[in-house]
Formats: sequence, C-alpha cells, structure tokens
Amino acid sequence: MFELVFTRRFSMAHRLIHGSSEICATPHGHNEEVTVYLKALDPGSLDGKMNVLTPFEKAKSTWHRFIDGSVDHAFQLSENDPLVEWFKQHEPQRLSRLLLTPGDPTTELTACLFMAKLNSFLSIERSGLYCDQIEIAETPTNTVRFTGNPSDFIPKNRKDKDCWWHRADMSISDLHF
Ligand SMILES: Nc1nc2c(c(=O)[nH]1)N=C([C@H](O)[C@H](O)COP(=O)(O)OP(=O)(O)OP(=O)(O)O)CN2
Repeated sequence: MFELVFTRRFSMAHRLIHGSSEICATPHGHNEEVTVYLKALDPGSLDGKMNVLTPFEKAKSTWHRFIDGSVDHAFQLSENDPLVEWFKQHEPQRLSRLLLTPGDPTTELTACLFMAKLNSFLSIERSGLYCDQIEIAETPTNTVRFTGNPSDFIPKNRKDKDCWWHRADMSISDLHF
C-alpha cells in the first residue's frame, strides 16, 4: 500500500486556559511541523504509464494553501477564551486570524481538527485519497500522532456540520465578521 507523505511548517501562538499546564496559560508561540499521510480510497496497481497515485502537486496544493494562508501565524484559542471577546471589541480586523477550538487548542485537538479539514478538501476535490494519519510536532521534542476517525475524538459542542473543520474552505473559526 502506498502513502503520500507531506510535511509543512507553520508558526502559531496559543494559550491553554483550562488547567492542563499553568505555564501554557500565558500566550506563547511555536514553530510547528504538520505531516499528513494520504492513502488511495481504491488502491490498484500502477498503470504502466504515469505510475503515480496522484501527482504530488495535485494532492497537496489545497492543503498547503490552507496551512500557509490560514494556519500560519494564526492565534489558536479556546472558543470560550475571554481573549476572543477582547479581539471582537478592540481588534475586529484580526478576528480572521483567530483559530478557535472547542476547549483548549492542544496539539491533540488540532491534529484531529486538521485531519478532518484535510479530509473535507480531499473529498470535495474527488481526489480518490484520504488522510488516515497526521503528526504535529509542536516543539522539536514533543509530537502528537493521530490515527483514526477524528470525529470520534473531537468534543461535540454543537452540530458537526456547522464546524469549520468540516467545511472545505479556508476558514479556521465559525465567527461571522
Ligand atoms: N498533552 C499535551 N500537553 C501539553 C501540550 C499539548 O498540546 N498536549 N502543550 C503544552 C504547551 O503548549 C507547551 O508550550 C509545550 O510543552 P513543553 O513540554 O513545555 O515544551 P518544551 O519544548 O519546552 O519541552 P522540553 O521538555 O523543554 O523540550 C504543554 N503540554
């Protein structure tokens, strides 16, 4: 079985306010790496001509546009973080740079949300591919690897279909601005 494996770097800031780590309650940033593993929905033999699953460029272009244009330098916050209200009142022009999550934006959660988002892209593009594994290296010494169905692990705060990670667009929150 083949897998296409793509890695992208991005910078981010976040804070964790629900008690898992006091030091992480202060806004701080990381340079992270996300690696995705794509498989064919209907695996077959190579065709003897092009001999590709899908050209790399085609498989990764929307995903990398999302990471570079939406995730890179976004501020990741829990949806109920008071800083969200602060941005609404004081810097509404930056609301589009907030990546909002159901509870704290840990690496475990963003791994699930990013996999769901990537699978939305791959599905709408009828790519014949799906992502079944993702790794996010939050720091050079801490990596989270997720395999499985992200919907089984994402906290269920509201109807799944209304959430940004199930929309095949560049959104990183469900705010209206
Ligand atoms: N299970 C998780 N634990 C923690 C997460 C997380 O996403 N999932 N995140 C953090 C913080 O974001 C923190 O900034 C990173 O953790 P830390 O171990 O402090 O990172 P270091 O690179 O400083 O680790 P070293 O051991 O010094 O290499 C905390 N926990």
